[in-house]
Amino acid sequence: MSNNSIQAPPPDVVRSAYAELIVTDLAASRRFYVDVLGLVVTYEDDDAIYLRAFEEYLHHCLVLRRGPVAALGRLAYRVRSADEVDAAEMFYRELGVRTERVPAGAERGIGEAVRIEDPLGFPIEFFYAADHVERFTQRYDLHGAGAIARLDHFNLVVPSVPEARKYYESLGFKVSEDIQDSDSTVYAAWMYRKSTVHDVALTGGDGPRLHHIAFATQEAHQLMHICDHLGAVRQSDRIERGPGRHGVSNAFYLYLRDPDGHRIEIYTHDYYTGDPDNPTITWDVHDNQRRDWWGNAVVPSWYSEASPVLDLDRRPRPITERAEAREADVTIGADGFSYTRAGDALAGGGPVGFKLGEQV
Ligand SMILES: O=S(=O)(O)c1ccc(O)c(O)c1
Ligand SMILES: [Fe+2]
Repeated sequence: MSNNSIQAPPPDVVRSAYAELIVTDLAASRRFYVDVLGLVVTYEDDDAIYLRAFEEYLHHCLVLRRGPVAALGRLAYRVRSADEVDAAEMFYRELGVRTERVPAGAERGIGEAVRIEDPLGFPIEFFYAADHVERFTQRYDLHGAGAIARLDHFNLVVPSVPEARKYYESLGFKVSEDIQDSDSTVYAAWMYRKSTVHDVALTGGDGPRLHHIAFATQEAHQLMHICDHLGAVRQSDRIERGPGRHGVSNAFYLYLRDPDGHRIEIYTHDYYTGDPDNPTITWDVHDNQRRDWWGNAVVPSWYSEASPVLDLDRRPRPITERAEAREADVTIGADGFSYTRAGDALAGGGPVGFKLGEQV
């Protein structure tokens, strides 16, 4: 018997476009995102601040909204046309997840949109129309030494990376890199729609939680300036991990924690992934150069801490524990635990194994 139920096509996602973070102290957040990171204020009032980076011309890439509990309010993907907003509504109604159509202006600066609680438990919006504002790409008179160019990606903590990968592949995302072990347990994956390493990254852990929001800069020295600026205002403790060079993505990176503990990554450009046969890179979870190319340890908080996410009624989502092995355990806590090279004195001259971090 033919199956007459034709699966509606997925929306044509262009890129990760904006995030809404709920913050408990708007003034403290403004001091971090505007005074230190230098993001441009498109609009602000007593309840929210709308921010954009220097290469962006849409109304905002980040909304900071005052609220009682620090959490992720929403992640938004831009789709290729107004028709794709309709496609999103059809696709998710057919999928049977909670779907809401909102009018233009439901979010300041954003046109008509569809909001969902996606199959992974995240609050997601698909939009096309948005207000255009001045693009400051070459307003070097306004750029600080730590100028941020644009929003680059979202990193999501999910209990099962393969399940989340399958869902994002159903939206047409492709995998650029992932981290596995010899039993094929998948610890993380990076997936893209725009021609860079990722728009969304999936980190295996208790979820749904937001691991981080990442912004791109043009140059590594801009990350260094942000570190120096934090030192100058005696807030160097906002630096959680890095600066360093990623193995995965090859980007130069810096992780910061904002006044509410939300994790923000600042990340230089990675590499082009736009050809249809772009090969996937798979890293061994025991390769200590996978997350930091020079093998610097990954601090335990980077593996364990993340922001809760809200549902469409602004209630915190319940967390599901990861059932599979956890990367922090498998690499015996922080990194620095690596393969020895065959014949290494550390390996007693024997075959490739991996040394324990406490061994010199
Ligand atoms: O730490 S990893 O090299 O795996 C990494 C690569 C790219 C990212 O955006 C990230 O957050 C983390
Ligand atoms: Fe990242």
